[in-house]
Amino acid sequence: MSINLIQVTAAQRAQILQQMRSRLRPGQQRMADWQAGPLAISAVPGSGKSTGMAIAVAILLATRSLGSQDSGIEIGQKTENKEQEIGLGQEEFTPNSQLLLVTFTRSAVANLKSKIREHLRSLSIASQGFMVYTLHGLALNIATRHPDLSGLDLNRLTLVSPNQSSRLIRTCVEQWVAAHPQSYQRLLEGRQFDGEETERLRRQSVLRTEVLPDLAYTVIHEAKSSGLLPQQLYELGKNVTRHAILDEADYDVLTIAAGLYERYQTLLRQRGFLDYDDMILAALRVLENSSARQLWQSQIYAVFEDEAQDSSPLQTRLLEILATAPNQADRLPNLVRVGDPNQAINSTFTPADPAFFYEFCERCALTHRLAEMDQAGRSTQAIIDAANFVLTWVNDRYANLQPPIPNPQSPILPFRPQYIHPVAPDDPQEDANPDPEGTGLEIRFPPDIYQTVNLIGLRVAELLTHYPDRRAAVLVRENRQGRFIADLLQNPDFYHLDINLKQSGIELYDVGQRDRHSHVPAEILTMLQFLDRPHSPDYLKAALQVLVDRQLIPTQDLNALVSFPEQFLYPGPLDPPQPDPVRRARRYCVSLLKARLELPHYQLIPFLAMTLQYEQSELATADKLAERIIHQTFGDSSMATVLDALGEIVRSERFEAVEMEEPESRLLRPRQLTLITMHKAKGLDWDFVFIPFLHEQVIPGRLRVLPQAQFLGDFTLSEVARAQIRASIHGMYPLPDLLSAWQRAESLKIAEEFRLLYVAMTRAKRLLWMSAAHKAPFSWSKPENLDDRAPCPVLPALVHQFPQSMSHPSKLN
Ligand SMILES: Nc1ncnc2c1ncn2[C@@H]1O[C@H](COP(=O)(O)OP(=O)(O)OP(=O)(O)O)[C@@H](O)[C@H]1O
Repeated sequence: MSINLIQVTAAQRAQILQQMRSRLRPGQQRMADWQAGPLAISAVPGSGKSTGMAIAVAILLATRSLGSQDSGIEIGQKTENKEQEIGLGQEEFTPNSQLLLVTFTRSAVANLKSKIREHLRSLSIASQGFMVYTLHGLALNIATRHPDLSGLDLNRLTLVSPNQSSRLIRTCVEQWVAAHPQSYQRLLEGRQFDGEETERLRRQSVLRTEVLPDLAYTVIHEAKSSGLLPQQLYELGKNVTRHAILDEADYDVLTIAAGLYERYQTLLRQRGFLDYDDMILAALRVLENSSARQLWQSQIYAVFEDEAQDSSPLQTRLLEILATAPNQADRLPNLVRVGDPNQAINSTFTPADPAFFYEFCERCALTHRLAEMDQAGRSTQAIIDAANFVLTWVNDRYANLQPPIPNPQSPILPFRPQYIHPVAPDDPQEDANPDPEGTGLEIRFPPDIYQTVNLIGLRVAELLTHYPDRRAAVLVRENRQGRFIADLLQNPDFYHLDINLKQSGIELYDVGQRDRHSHVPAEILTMLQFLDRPHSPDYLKAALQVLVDRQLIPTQDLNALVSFPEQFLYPGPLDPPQPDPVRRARRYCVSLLKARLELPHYQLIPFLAMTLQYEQSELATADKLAERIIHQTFGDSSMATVLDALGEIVRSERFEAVEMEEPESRLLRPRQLTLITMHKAKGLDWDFVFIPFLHEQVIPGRLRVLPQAQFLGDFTLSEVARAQIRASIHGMYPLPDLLSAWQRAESLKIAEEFRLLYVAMTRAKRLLWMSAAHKAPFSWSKPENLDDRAPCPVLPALVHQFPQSMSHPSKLN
């Protein structure tokens, strides 16, 4: 593809480059001035990480391709460190070597690429000399270019990403149970077991369908992405301290976990599967070979990583190797890592522990190779003050709650003490640190969650009517809250709201609703598996779970129902009468089974879609799925073939919902109220941000042990194993005993919930509205069951610090 470059003279180019550099904020300039060696950039929200990286990379590429004299930029003019002493000088880079940029998501890759290209075009420089990848994309590229070394041949292997309920994990659990009867028996007996048969069956169901799949899933991911093999996990198990009091309930969690992991690896090999962690491992295998390693290292002269707080140890190792010059293993890598440890919000469900980036920052700080990007132009001062206050308050309050951590390098605070500052008055960002709307921070304590939605509706209507070009969003902790808000706002008369957004010309966009469509194939598969084998406790339970999740039957202990499927589905006259929730569940199941006998196969999917009460676009997705299945099973539409075809679709995730993923702009439309989870909102911003339902029970909340699993003890095996593995990575030997590990897991969860709140708060530009209702539900699957709920403890502290946040602004006109 030929690109028309604007013709500019050398002098003009030098001037543009100088202008570009002068537009950068101090931390961003450090990135642009980088020459060699490691550099950590710890940035605050909205400080311009991606923007800065794109400009810095363009400057760097221009300087490299033109030579520093022609570019008019004196390389490294303001750096405090002495790159030449420890790293490579420019002259040592091979002419074809590239700058490798790595970021977290595919959309971030596309954004970064297009921004860099745009800057290079303005300099009349060809778009070359750099490549942008996601970490997995990069690993795949390396591994598939050397199939002989990586053992990865995509013609033979299928890439899978199994979750807790996938067949692979289930099979691995079943095999482990069969091979380890004694360990399994010990788990089964747990605490207080009198050998009663019904209780034994119930515990079996919980262990086989919940506890062990959860343990397998967590540990496999955690261990693999930390570079641990099953054998090493067995060894770690020997280093765990035993708890002084627990006695019989002190299970050898890591040993059980290692057994599961070992089975899983064997199953993968036997079936020709590989998972995402294997891709990174395969790339590392390639780089163990010295000629392959040198080939890659000579092609890459530096690595820039964005969102570095989200990387796992293995991913970091991959980047470090690539960033090292060939045959120069003793030199420090040319690695620039940009991230915000305070926005690490994946560490409790992925192996990304912010401690690793935090430690990288601290190491770099020792040699003056840490730069802070602490100026941000996004928010008004009142919002910056509130976010900074939360950071300090949480660090003060929770510092002492952390269990002792012997390794001084491990972070002991939920937040890195780094404050957001407004940008300088001459900052080039348009409308930087805008004026607040009203006081900029509004905190409310409505009587209940219905009143909360009413208040949000009124304020949104007022604001978006007055400022039709501005943007607003409600950030929720979970999708069910979004569904609740959408339901009320879409039916204002029914719920007696004082506002009708539609009539005010404001559109509602519930992001969670769109995401739910990707569950359609998996839900249909679950229901069909049940129809195929209704007496399988696993299939029955999975189907019941779908019905509970979709709120079609009451929440109840499903393990009790599935222990005796026949008795549950077709109770005899001598069986004890079923309580109402059980009866309702049974009626649903029996009517589904009846339909199975009466309907031809090809009508089952649309029928199930109706039964699950899918809404319009979910129905369209189900129809598309049914068509695909008919097409794929043409000539043999037996139930077994249908299940195979559907299983393949679900496993490979090769089925998009009818509505394609939309660009970011869809979430940011003016005159629209976007309902989105706090997690999904990361990286985005809106003028007016509403964060309701901030209750202590959720933020910070507690790690929960589900009632059905409490027979094992007051902890979950998966969290204990995760904490012990992490402790090993941080060199904390002997590894913490079961209860200390559980406590560490709890600390991780508390810290992460507060960081999530911080991410949510820092999405707001002009108004941040937060609330906790006096009455709220325990579970959002039953929002109508209201109880007294305490607010998130930081809310009263915020009110105390910023009393004006409680005042009601005068009406807009
Ligand atoms: N040097 C700069 N000059 C002008 N505008 C800038 C500059 N740096 C950043 N910005 C602007 O600041 C805003 C935030 O930038 P960006 O999205 O890159 O921040 P971020 O650090 O990635 O945010 P977050 O941490 O919240 O994900 C953008 O609107 C961007 O255009």
